[in-house]
Amino acid sequence: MTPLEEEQAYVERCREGLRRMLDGARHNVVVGETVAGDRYSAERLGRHLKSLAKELGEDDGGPPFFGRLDFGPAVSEHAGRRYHIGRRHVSADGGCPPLVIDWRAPISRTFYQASARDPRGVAVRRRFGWAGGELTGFEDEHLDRGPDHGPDHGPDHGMDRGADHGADLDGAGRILTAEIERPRVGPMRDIVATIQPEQDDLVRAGLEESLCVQGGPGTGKTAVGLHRAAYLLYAHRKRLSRGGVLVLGPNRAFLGYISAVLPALGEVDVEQTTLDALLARVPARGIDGTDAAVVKHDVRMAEVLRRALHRRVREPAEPLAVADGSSRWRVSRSELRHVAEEARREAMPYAVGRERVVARVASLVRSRAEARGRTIDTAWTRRTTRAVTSAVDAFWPAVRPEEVLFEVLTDCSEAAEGVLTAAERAAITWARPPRTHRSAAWTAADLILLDELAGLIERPRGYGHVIVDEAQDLSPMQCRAVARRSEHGSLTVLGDLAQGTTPWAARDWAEQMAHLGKPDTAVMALTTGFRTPAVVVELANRLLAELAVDVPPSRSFRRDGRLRVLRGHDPAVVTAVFEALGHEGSIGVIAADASAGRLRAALTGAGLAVADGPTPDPSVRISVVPATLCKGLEYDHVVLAEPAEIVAAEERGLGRLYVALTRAVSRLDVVHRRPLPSPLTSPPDVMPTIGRRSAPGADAGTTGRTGATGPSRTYAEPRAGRGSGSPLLGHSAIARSACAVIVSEGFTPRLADTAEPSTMCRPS
Ligand SMILES: Nc1ncnc2c1ncn2[C@@H]1O[C@H](COP(=O)(O)OP(=O)(O)OP(=O)(O)O)[C@@H](O)[C@H]1O
Repeated sequence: MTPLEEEQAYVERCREGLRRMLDGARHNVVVGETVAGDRYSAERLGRHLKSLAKELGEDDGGPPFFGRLDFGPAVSEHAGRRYHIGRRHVSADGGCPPLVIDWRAPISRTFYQASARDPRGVAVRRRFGWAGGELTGFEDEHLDRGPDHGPDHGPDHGMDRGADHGADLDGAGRILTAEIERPRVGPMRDIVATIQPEQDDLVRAGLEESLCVQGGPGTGKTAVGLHRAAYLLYAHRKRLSRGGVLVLGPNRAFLGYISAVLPALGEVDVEQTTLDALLARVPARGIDGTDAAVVKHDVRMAEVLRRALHRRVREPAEPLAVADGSSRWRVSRSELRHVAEEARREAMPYAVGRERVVARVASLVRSRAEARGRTIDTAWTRRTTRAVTSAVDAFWPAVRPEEVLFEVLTDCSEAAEGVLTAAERAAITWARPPRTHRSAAWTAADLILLDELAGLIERPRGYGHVIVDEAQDLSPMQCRAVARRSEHGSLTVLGDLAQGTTPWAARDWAEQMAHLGKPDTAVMALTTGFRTPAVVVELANRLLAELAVDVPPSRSFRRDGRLRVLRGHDPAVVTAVFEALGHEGSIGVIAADASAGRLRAALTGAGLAVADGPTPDPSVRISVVPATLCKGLEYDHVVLAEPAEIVAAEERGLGRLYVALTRAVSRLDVVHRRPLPSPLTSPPDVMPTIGRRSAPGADAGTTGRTGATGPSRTYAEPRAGRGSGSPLLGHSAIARSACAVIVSEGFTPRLADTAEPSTMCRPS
């Protein structure tokens, strides 16, 4: 047998093992129902066994493993051993060592971390190539031969390796490069086979540890967050069984895009939602103007609401007298005041404080009744507590968040005194107050205020771990809503200050982490991008200086890809989409929100099928994406229409453009008629050399101050039929060399020329 045939035979053994595990799990479901000691354990065991059986039953015949580790003789515990690593554990028959080790098991860490410089006892790391569930090849890295020895490409057998990319990240082989550069066709996939060492460090950080990850576009923040959720549930399942793990994303399109990743890793119990959905205790029917929204998201609102709520607690105006047959049990005003003050001092949530006052006053009444020889039974206790509760209502009333917010938005002059300016108070005050809180049209920002009030009244449900994506966009008040839910748990905070687009987006992680309730969290940086080609990253990086945030520029892993800047209007967009259809993969047409409908009509008018929403859909290749919804998403080919309109549409429009520019996996076409935003046309301070190779058959590239471009082509403007690059870009020789010459296909410089390993920084 050849080595490849041996591996293929091993695949069959694994599939047999999986079938055995499924039979066993189904059998256990039947037996489990009868063996458990009590109903509660029977239910829990039953649920566990059923979900295991379901998970195994849903195994889609995909690759049972993606890698193999062969240990050399040096490490005693694993010396001479061989382990296959896969998405899930596969047991062997008859107590033999497992056929496949789960990627999250401690030993699998070596698969991600070992390198030629630090082999960790590994002689050979093997990566497998698969096509349609068939094992088609493998690639070996001989880590015991030192850093200068690149990977051995094993038998190929039709494995799709894409173009020849030469040496890549740390000498990574073709299987890794092909996986990262594969055309995207639908929702996000897991990255277990190719997690990079710095990503693995974040995925496997301890449960107690909160993390803040600043990562440029496409550096794998979302992927890291989702794999961390799966890892934590594996490593700490028992501890997380009560609180669970919550994943918060920016919008529903994003959730649709990521929704398949955790189930593919066998984790179906993670709650994935948006913060808005989590806080939606009532529907949001109203809309705030920007001025009002900015004040409502400001952290000072927490103090305004706290005051408005606690103003409801008053001095008891009269003593309490509970009628009991012929007797009356009294509690004096000063006793009531003392009990209330004590409860206030304990600084507990409002409703808990109220309950404590009721309980203490009821206990005073009870001791008085007992002293007079009264027999106390359950009915007496119930009756007395009812009387005490209605008396306590007079000075510590029960309250709903909506009632308090209704008051604040009607007139906050007292609660906001010395906290908000007169203009700010006016901004949040209803022009025409509704009649009651029931008829109020609450806005999205009001729901955050209602949640703050609900949290002041009663503690919300807490999670064992919360993962927050696009966290730079959260306002201080939204951060507090997250903090309330992770008070006793930990957080993974993922974001990019440069991608902040909300009016309140963070400009500093230390401050944001303080609002999130974990002020001393270290900030880690990811700087190697796995999505966007280098030539596009270089264009996007030109915006960084204008975004007024201190983030390291990201570098791309990808030497392939193409950038074109085309002059034209809607017909040019349609033509670019037709051209894109000639390539494999998803196509996203990103435009200012106001133009998205018009472009959709232009595309469907040209006979093209367009998906209903922005989430990449494998069955309909083209999506039209309003710029405000493109965050977190990616498309193989992006046609970006009229950047100047995207910038002009909102206060942090440049940040929005930065996000939109970095959604492309293989090709980006920027189509514009209006002048391009100036940062795109001016030369960057420092521009890395981008390579000297040219694709066969292309025109010669041009050489600028910063290095050589790739092959160049010009594209005709559809209607006018004139070939043209962007005249604006033409003003600058450097711009011309980087993008006006437009096409940079087939660059394959060594990554080491431009990329640095990810770094770590801490908040100052
Ligand atoms: N180690 C890896 N191996 C293979 N693909 C990877 C790896 N890391 C990231 N990717 C891929 O790169 C793309 C970008 O990843 P992801 O969306 O997680 O980045 P991000 O930092 O959240 O991006 P953004 O901030 O721009 O939304 C995804 O297609 C992801 O699968």
